[in-house]
Amino acid sequence: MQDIQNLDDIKQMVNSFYDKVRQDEFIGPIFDEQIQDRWEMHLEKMYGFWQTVLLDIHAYSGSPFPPHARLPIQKEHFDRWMVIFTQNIDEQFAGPIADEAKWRAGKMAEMFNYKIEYFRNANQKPLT
Ligand code: HEM
Repeated sequence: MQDIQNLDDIKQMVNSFYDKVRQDEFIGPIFDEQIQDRWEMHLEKMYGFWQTVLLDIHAYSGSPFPPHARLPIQKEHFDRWMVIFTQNIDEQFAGPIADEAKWRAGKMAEMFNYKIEYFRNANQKPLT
């Protein structure tokens, strides 16, 4: 099995991942609800994001966290996201870059979840 090597591989990884995500009854509806008819734009953005992370080509310059801050998601959703992401890579790619993709995704899922929990708890505190 080959490693992730170029933009075509990134597109293959991203497209197949979001195909599976959209079919998943637990997290699929959360994406569709938010993205609606902007899927093409989302996929383009994600090609750029993963190119930047994995191939060192600066094709993304956004802030990954803010769009997630108000989504109705918690640890169980990130866990499902990670299972689909990991399986999807392992089905098609193997090597250091494929490993890096799984590692980075895991770290970001952890950080997103931590921030979401932190803000949720902070907002629940009484003001006094
Ligand atoms: C269950 C977990 C997750 C859900 C439901 C989710 C959902 C979404 C949605 C709906 C958007 C598009 C926002 C919009 O354009 O309206 C988005 C953007 C994005 N997501 Fe996630 N996401 C999840 C986990 C992750 C993880 C673990 C990563 C780490 C790789 C990630 C990386 C990104 C990035 C980079 C963007 C683009 C941000 C930008 O607009 O610049 N997401 N996500």
